[in-house]
Amino acid sequence: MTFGRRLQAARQAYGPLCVGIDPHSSVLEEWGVGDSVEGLERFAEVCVEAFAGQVGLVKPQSAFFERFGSRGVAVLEWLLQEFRHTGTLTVLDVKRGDIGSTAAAYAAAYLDDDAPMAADAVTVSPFLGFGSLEPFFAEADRNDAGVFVLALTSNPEGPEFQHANAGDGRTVAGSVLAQLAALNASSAPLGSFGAVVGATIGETSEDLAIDGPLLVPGFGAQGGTVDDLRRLFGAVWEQVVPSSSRGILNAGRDPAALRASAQQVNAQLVSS
Ligand SMILES: O=C(O)c1cc(=O)[nH]c(=O)n1[C@@H]1O[C@H](COP(=O)(O)O)[C@@H](O)[C@H]1O
Repeated sequence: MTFGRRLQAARQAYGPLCVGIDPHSSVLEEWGVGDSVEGLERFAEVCVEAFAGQVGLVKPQSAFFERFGSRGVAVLEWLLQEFRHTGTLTVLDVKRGDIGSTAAAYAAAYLDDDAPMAADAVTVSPFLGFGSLEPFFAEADRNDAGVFVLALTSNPEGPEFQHANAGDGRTVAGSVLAQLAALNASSAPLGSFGAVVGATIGETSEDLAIDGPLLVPGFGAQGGTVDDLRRLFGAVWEQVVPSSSRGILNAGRDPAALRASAQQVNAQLVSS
């Protein structure tokens, strides 16, 4: 089954929330597991216990694992494998992008079903041109995986590039969104190629109806609220996957408390 359909099913079963798995040093310290590889291992075990088969998606951020070197990457691999076939989809947040031949190697590393670090979807950056992402889309197609392309990011520096004129009457973000919509055109009810749009962008005149999922970080710790989500994404609500990392992980190391925190946010999102 395609990633778009699997995402739609997971969203319906568990709610729209994606839990960001970001082992910041401050989170590891607050959890009392220590900012070390051993602490990272314990953190990962708790996250699997708390969220596998309990939320629709999780989004591990690679940098927080990579900072421990190969042993940290091994923990990330373990975590991704543990979530497989639990009903919870994984979005590996690595924001990759490179010339085509290298992009193909990145795509194989994260989206080939047999790769040690295989995830259900990956985040990519379109800075080398939207066309340079083609190997990611092709690999995703071969493996029923998904790709999320940065479009309107949650950080304040984003508009400098993303609002710039792309030369065809559209902004850079608008061009990314339009090209995603074209890729998803024959994939009803939901395509597998999504956009990243921050909850903190304030307002936008861009067309967010890309027939694919919208991954929405900036919700929670960065200030984005449920009201912001409804205002920005009301028309495309069924495609929205709000993502919160610290906002959920701040519940601490008790798996039941973490799960309850995610369920509470899901309930707010569904009833809003
Ligand atoms: O692609 C992302 O996930 C992402 C895009 C974006 O525009 N803004 C953004 O914050 N993120 C990621 O989303 C997470 C946000 O974490 P919290 O602010 O703790 O919820 C981090 O892993 C960021 O790297």
